[in-house]
Amino acid sequence: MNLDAKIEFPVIEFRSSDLERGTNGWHQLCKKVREACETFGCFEVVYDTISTEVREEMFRLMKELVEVPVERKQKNTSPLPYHGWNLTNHVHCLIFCPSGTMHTMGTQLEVLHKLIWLMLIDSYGLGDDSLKMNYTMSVRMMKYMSPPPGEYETGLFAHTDKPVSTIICEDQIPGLEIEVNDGQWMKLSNLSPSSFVFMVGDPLKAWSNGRLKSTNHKVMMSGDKDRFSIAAFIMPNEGTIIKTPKELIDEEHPQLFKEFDFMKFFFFAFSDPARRIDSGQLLYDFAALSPPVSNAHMDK
Ligand SMILES: O=C(O)CCC(=O)C(=O)O
Ligand SMILES: [Fe+2]
Repeated sequence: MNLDAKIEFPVIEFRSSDLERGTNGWHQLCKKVREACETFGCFEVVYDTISTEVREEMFRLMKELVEVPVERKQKNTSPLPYHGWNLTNHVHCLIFCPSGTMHTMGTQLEVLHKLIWLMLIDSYGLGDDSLKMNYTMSVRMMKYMSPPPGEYETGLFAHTDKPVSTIICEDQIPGLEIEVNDGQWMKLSNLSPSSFVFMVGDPLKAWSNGRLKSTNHKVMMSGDKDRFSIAAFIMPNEGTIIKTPKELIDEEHPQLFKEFDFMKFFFFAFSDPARRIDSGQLLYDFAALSPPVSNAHMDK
């Protein structure tokens, strides 16, 4: 069933004049971002600081890179989950080397992630250190093939994201769908050319004591065009502990998750291929406190 008409997906415009922390505009944005992440677990962010020229160049190069024969890509496969192949050639350098397009875009996507994190901590009135960690931002490029004529085909199976947060950038062809109510899917179409989709991942949900939602999403393909997208994931470094700030735990919001080592959760989620199709249950299997603990001062 499709309820697109009834539920309005949040579109939040980040105007540069509102991005100064502490201003009225900033506080309005913080509120909208928090509401969107609590209700939908994601939102469309209109952010023209990342220029359409950089985006277009990125996708142009990416399409060139995709043409490199599979055998060559496979020679450079990384053993880590969420990591594909690393390729050293001319196109690769245009995209990835320090002066390359991907580097520019990657840096800007990281700034956007951090901006949204800051809005979330400000919206909860938390200190600057409450969502701080060492991380690597990993960028994945994806090509989804168009399905046979008239078909509606899965491009990427339903899942919640395991990194802390994700920013998705698509190249005009829609396909991303989110689960808005049990079993009801909403297609995110008509994203503006300056838009990105920010997505809360399971660790961010755990950090927020379940206030932020990590939404179930998938990619569905129809029509006759291939779809290209880029996803920038925040991956905490080895040894990072995901822990709910005590301010987010009280009688009304008992602690739902014990603190956990991100890498252990990540490998738990990817060690078994059957677990890849996960609609958010794995976080509970791995880290749920049962029953929840309402005393914030109890050491768990
Ligand atoms: O390609 C997309 O739009 C979504 C990608 C995604 O959900 C993922 O890589 O986790
Ligand atoms: Fe995802």
